[in-house]
Amino acid sequence: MGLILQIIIFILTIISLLALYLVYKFYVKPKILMGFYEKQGVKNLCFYPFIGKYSFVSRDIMLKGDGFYSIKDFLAQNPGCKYSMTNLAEFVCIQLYDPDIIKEFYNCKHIVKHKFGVEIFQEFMNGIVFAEGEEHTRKRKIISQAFHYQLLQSMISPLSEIYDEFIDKVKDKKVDDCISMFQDISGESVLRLFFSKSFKDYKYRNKTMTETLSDLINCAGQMAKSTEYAFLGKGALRFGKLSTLQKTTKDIKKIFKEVITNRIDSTNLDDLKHKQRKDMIDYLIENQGIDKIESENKITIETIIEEFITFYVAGLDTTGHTLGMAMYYLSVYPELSEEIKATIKSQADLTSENIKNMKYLQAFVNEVLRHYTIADQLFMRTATQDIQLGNLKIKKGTVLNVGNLENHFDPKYFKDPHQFNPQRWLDGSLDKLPPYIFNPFSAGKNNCIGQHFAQINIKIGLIKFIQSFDFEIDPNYKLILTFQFLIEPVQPIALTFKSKKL
Ligand code: HEM
Repeated sequence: MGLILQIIIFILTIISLLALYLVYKFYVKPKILMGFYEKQGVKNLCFYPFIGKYSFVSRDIMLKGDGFYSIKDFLAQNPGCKYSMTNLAEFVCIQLYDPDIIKEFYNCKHIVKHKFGVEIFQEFMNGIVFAEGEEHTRKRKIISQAFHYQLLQSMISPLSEIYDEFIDKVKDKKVDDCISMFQDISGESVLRLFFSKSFKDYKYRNKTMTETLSDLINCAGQMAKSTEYAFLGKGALRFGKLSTLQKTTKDIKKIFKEVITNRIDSTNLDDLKHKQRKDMIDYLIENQGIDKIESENKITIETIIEEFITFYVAGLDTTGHTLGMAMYYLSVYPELSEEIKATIKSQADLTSENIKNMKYLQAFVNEVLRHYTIADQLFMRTATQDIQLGNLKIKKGTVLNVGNLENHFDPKYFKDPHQFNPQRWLDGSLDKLPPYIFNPFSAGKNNCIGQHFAQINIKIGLIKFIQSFDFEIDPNYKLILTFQFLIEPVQPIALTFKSKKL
């Protein structure tokens, strides 16, 4: 009896200690830190466990029909606010709004990407997006040298071809989830950016390469969002989906390695110089950046594969959602299609110069990126030591991010911010917009390396679809946005693509 009692007391002690530890970790510690920031004038948004400022989303969907109502309205209610804070699990997270402080944030070398959630994605991609310091600078330099203006120029025809293929498929049809269709297009375009048509007829376990890669992304996304992961970390996933993800990743990396090796072996550098329509692998070979040993100017085949998968993941959802939402806006405001068509007419061929000169098209894309704000936040960042941004003293371990959505709806900068109005980018009202307020592709050393490709891709997509179709949306469809990894519609956007009458 005495022994059983001792065991029970022991177990109860362990449970109490664990409970005390959890209360300390998730409540007391962040509360103390928030007190430190409150004294410095940081506005306390809320203290809800785990999801920080997105705690408001479900409530706002129910009460306001817009999951981001509070976030969008924040600076109208708190004019001039420079920073606010919430808690994210055990961390305190500060959102920055002031352009000067955002600039310091981007330039501070003691702020790095946070590990949480990212480690699952690192299982199948470990490219520049997760590299820091010198390693990041070195790899980014080699990739940038290959990913230049000529490559973008030579992508115009392949991108047009991809859109033509999809336009044929959806002619006079209803597409139930048009974001998903544009994700397929974006995936295909990144595949061709690197490998031209090498994978056109290729199947892995009866699926195309783009389908296989998209499955991997979904699988990693589900794991990163799972409760097991939130409470127990990566170890809890080891014997389930994680091992399937690791196996598939190993298989497809082997396939990519074979394709790149064959390409290197069969390439004659003199012929390559005169090759029309070079892809990323061609430019990397031509720049002599590929070697068995990585050095200042050379990367290995393994690194290229990591970068390709990183580009694929970074380009798929972002471009797919932006294009899908652009089509949504066009279906709701059909008169905007007419404005864009007028700009297109004035430029005969699809060259990058002509596309750049389509001013209204650029204004429309900017307004989609502002009003929709696909990437409200960056990957979470953390301070690796005590730092100071502006007058704000920041403790090591604090999570930091930029409040893009708040800034995109700040009436100080954008008049009638809730109105979707491309004209605001042309009427001079934004001429004095401070830097760091509208940076849909981020800024600083980690800014989006694919931004010019993304812009040209989105614009070709818009031109091709607007020239071919009128878009019809169910008149009862109500757009409600929520937060997944990006800002996304709760209900898929279904559109009918009606051929234009000649
Ligand atoms: C509308 C489309 C896109 C948007 C809005 C977008 C936005 C962004 C943002 C905000 C970042 C910074 C993330 C952070 O630092 O936490 C980023 C980084 C990045 N993006 Fe994009 N992106 C888009 C399309 C693309 C495409 C098409 C590609 C590739 C073809 C791409 C490749 C990358 C890569 C590799 C990084 C990491 C750069 C680095 O850390 O050095 N993105 N993007």
